[in-house]
Amino acid sequence: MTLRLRASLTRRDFQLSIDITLPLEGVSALFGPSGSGKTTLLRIIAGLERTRDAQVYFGDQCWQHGRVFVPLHRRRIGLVFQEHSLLPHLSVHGNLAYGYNRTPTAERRLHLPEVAEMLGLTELLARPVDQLSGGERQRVSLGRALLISPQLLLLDEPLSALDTASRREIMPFLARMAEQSSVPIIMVSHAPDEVTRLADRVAFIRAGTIERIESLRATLSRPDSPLFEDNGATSLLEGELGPVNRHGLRPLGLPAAQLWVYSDEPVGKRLRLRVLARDVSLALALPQQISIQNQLAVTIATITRLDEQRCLVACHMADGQLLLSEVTPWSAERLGLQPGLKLYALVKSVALLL
Ligand SMILES: Nc1ncnc2c1ncn2[C@@H]1O[C@H](COP(=O)(O)OP(=O)(O)OP(=O)(O)O)[C@@H](O)[C@H]1O
Repeated sequence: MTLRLRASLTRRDFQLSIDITLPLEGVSALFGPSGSGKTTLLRIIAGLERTRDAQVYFGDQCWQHGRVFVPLHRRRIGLVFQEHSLLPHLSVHGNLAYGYNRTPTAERRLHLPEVAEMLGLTELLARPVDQLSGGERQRVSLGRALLISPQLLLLDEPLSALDTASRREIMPFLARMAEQSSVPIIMVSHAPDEVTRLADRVAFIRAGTIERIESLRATLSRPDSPLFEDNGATSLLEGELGPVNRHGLRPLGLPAAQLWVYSDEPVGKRLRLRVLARDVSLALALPQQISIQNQLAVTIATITRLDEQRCLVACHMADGQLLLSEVTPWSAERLGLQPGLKLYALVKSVALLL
C-alpha cells in the first residue's frame, strides 16, 4: 500500500513542490529543518490545506484529484499534534470514548480496553485529564486518535512539547502502538533520536521538496545521513534477547554477533539497539585484558574519510548487520585498515531502543 502525493503551493517566501510515492507499512518519518514544509505536507495529506491541483491517493482511494476532494473525517485519519487537544472537562475514559462512539460500529477495529492497555492508560481511565502529566496527556491523545480506527495516523511532532523525561517515557508506548495497531503512521519529527527509535523509513524534506525516501537502515548506513547531525554516525542493530546471565546481563543477537545488554524484556523479544560510531573501537587481535564486554568479529566493508580527523569504517558483523566505527585517519593507517580485512570491534556503549 502506498500514499501517492503530488502538490505544489506558493507562499510569500516558501515554495512547496512534492511528487512522491510513500510506502505505508509501519512508521514513516518526515524529517527536515524548521520551515521546510513538514506540517504543510501533513495538512495536505489530511485535507486541511486545500491546494488547487493537488493529487492525493491513499492506496486505490482517491482523496483529492481534480474535482474530487474528500474531507478529513471521510479520509478516516487520526491526527495528533504537538500540543494535546483533549476535552478538559472529560476523564481519560471520556476522551478515549469520544471518537470511538462517533465511529460507525462496522468500522471499529480497535477497541477501548486494548488501546488503553497498549498505551498504559488502564489505571488512569477515571482520572480527569487536567490531572495528568504532559506525557500521560499525549498518550491519551494517541489513544483517542487510534480509537476512531483510522486508516492512517498523522503525528505532527507529538513529543516535541514534552520534557526529556516525558519523551523517554512515552517512546516505548509509541513504538508498541506502531507495532501492535497495524495502522500506518506518518510522523513529523526533527529529532534524530525519535526517528532512529521509531521509524521504518525516512522522507527527507528540505525547502519544500522531498530530497529522498529511504529505509531507516539505508539512511543509517550512509556517512552523510542528516540523522547524524547531533551524535555523529550511528548504527542500528536488531536481535533477539537471550536469558540473563549471573551478572545480570543478557545476550542480544546471534551467538557470533552478540552484544551484552541490560533489559527486563521477555526472552525472545526482538529489540533495536543504537550504537554511536564514536563508541566503537577496532582491534586487529582480540584484546585479553580489557574491560569492554562487547567484542565482535567483523569484516570491513567500506572506509570513508569524513574530514581531517575522522574516518568512518563500516563493518559487517557475522550476522550481516552493519556496525559503524569512527577512528582517526592515523589509526586507520597504523592498523592497515582496508575493505575485506577481518578484525574485532570493541563496543564501549550501547543504548537499547525500547
Ligand atoms: N498559515 C500560513 N500562512 C503563511 N505562511 C505559512 C503559514 N503556515 C506556514 N507558513 C510558512 O510556510 C513554510 C512551511 O511551514 P511549515 O509549518 O510547513 O514548516 P515545518 O517544516 O513544519 O516547520 P516547523 O518544524 O518549524 O514546524 C514556512 O516558511 C512558514 O513560515
